Amino acid sequence: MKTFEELFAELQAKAAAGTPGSGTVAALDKGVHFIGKKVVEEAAESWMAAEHEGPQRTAEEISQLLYQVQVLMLASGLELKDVYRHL
Ligand SMILES: N=c1c2ncn([C@@H]3O[C@H](COP(=O)(O)OP(=O)(O)OP(=O)(O)O)[C@@H](O)[C@H]3O)c2ncn1[C@@H]1O[C@H](COP(=O)(O)O)[C@@H](O)[C@H]1O
Repeated sequence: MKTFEELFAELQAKAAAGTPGSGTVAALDKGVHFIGKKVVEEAAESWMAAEHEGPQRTAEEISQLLYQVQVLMLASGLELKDVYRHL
């Protein structure tokens, strides 16, 4: 298990290092358009899980949504504090 902040730090490090075999690095190479579609896909799957599949499946889909949102942040040159400022 890891926190939102711990996951972001892990993804930042992998992006900076260009870690071979990292799905995050591969997604960043594909760019904002590809990553944006993944965000929308996971958002829709979270919604469908909440309506039809129960809390456990909803939690799984939301975890994937949070991951994709973090990848979009990296692709946009954003850090956590840039987003937290608006909360
Ligand atoms: N938390 C996640 C995470 N959540 C979702 N995903 C990816 O997001 C995609 C969407 O998940 P789906 O199950 O919907 O995928 P799918 O539709 O079956 O398959 P795709 O065709 O979309 O790949 C998949 O490619 C998952 O691998 C994640 N990929 C990585 N992480 C974590 O990110 C960290 C870095 O991962 P790497 O960069 O791959 O090393 C690690 O700690 C991982 O646990």
